[in-house]
Amino acid sequence: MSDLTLIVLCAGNSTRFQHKAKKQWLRIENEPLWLNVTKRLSGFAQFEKIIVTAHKNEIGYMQNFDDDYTYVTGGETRQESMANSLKEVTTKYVMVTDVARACVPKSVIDNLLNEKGVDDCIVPVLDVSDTVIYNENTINRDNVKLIQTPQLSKTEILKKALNTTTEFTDDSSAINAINGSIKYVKGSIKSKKLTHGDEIHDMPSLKPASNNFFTGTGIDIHQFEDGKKMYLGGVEIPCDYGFKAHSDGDVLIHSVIDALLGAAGAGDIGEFFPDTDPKYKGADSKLLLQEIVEFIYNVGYEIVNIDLTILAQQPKINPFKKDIKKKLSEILALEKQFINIKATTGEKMGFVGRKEGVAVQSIATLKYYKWK
Ligand SMILES: Nc1ccn([C@@H]2O[C@H](COP(=O)(O)OP(=O)(O)OP(=O)(O)O)[C@@H](O)[C@H]2O)c(=O)n1
Ligand SMILES: C[C@](O)(CO)[C@H](O)COP(=O)(O)O
Repeated sequence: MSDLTLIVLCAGNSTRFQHKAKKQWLRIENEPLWLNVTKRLSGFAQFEKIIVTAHKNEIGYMQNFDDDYTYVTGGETRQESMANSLKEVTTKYVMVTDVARACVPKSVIDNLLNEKGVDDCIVPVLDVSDTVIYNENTINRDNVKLIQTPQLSKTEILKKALNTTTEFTDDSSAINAINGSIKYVKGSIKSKKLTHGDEIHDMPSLKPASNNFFTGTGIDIHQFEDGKKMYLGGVEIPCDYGFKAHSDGDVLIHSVIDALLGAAGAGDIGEFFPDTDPKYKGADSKLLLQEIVEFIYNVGYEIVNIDLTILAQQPKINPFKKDIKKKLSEILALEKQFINIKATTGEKMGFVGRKEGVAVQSIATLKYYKWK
């Protein structure tokens, strides 16, 4: 039984990182960075509970990776994410780290744990060896400290300190503001925070993403409905019937979405856009695909190719293939040469052959985003 909980904050947007993938989702061989960081830290101390704070769009996906952690939905800011996570903490002490500090060494954790008990917050810091200018004046650099994470706090004090509308950039500043006691210990240059894209190269111990490929299939079927507009692959097909559906019924896009989600191991379209949700009534499927493509890139993948087969006795598909490919190429951010569209009839057999509806089968291949 331990009196310590670990919180790994992973709910950020990586706005300043400016890579195709969010930093928490870069693959270290086959492991997302957030999992790699969490596993490493969990081996450095005895934790009663490990909380992983996830972005609201990613929590469901994160939960697929490891059952041992408690996943909490983060907020709009680091502090909101902290507040949400602290609600799950029942131990006397809590250690909080940014996933962005990807290579924290064990020595830093030991330095924190060696001081546990007296002060309200224990903080790893670095001294500054460069000259420091503040408002154009050179100041005494001995008075300047660079604050890092993980930080070790008394849970109740941290909860109290963060019960405010004032935004703090770290836990120690919040505790300092309520006159809590702070103990500074030796941090490490290895604990550098990954903020801007090029800083990833300052972390040579992180292994590159594996060269694996991932495939997923998708199938969708929709029945015809008279008097509706028909959309296939985001293109309006001139027809006096469309598809019966909760959304705009773009059976092709739905099939591609499932193939992409399948390749990423991220479930299916219904988990992202439930057909019971009024929000998606009549939804433009192009926007749904856009959202999925953004998700696929955010969580560390690149699209290699897609191939799809439209099973339709009617309407004739060939005249629209070119437009559909162009539209898909735009939405997927994928060159046309990597998109293939095939069409076949049902030879007048089955529901396709009887002209009751259309089916589309897709296959998508993904690879990890190469950040190194
Ligand atoms: N709403 C937020 C914002 C940030 N964080 C986490 O707080 C840490 C420090 O944030 P930062 O390094 O700035 O990451 P991002 O917020 O993702 O980056 P940016 O500010 O560039 O968008 C990160 O581990 C980040 O995941 C969080 O959990 N919830
Ligand atoms: C918490 C922190 O890492 C301590 O140095 C830092 O303040 C986080 O800043 P960010 O702007 O949220 O990345």
